[in-house]
Amino acid sequence: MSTIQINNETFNYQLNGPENAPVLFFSNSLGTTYSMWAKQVDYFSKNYRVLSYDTRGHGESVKNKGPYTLEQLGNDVLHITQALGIEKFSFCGISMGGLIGQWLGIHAPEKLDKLVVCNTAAKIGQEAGWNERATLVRSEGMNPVANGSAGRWFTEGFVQANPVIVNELIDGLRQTDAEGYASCCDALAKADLREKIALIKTPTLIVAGGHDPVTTVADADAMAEKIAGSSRVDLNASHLSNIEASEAFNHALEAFLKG
Ligand SMILES: O=C(O)CC1=CCC(=O)O1
Repeated sequence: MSTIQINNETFNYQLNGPENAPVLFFSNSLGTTYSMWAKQVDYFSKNYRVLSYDTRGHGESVKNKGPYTLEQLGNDVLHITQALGIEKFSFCGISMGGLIGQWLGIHAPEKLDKLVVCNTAAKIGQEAGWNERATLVRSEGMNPVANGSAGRWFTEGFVQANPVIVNELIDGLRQTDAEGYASCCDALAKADLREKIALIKTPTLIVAGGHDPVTTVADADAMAEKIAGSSRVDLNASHLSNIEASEAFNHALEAFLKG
């Protein structure tokens, strides 16, 4: 891992793959880190310069007191790429990362080759729910949220069959900085791109999990309706589809990036 300082704030990132290959940027979901992309980094770093990072408030990146905004999280991506001398890149984000991707598609299309938004929505959940969750973790820490997360992230079958993978992610969530996590909940509470995503003209792939209870197939349908020419794939997975259905995820992403 490496770190980069941007306006006196630290961001943790990892670059893998051939230096001159096209850049593929991965953005994590709420309560995870860059490491959630391990299967994608392995697969894509043969042919792409793969960049993954810890979103503000997560992992080893800056955890300043919030609230954060979606605009701030989107600008973090632009600042990181600028600081690393990357002019253009393809962006793949999941859940909160997918909202960041939609923001980039609206506000910085000139930076994007292709856009992949996974297990996400133009508005995720409800403002009151995010405010409640932010208040909960600020007062009680991460345990109450961590206790219910396996069932939001994975199907029951995957949880039973893959205890090591699931426990590692849930342990990581327990160790997430509560203020950083809550500040991202603040950003999610206010983020609503429903009126703007029709502005996205970048070639876009929308990935949904057929069993995702958080960002549903109907959310993906609503994005697909608004983003002209977007491609669409539904995977046999719940919310963290890049982990639960990693092979199908990688094949779908590869076909889209090559096409
Ligand atoms: O609630 C969760 O943990 C799932 C989730 C919602 C937004 C995000 O990034 O993850």
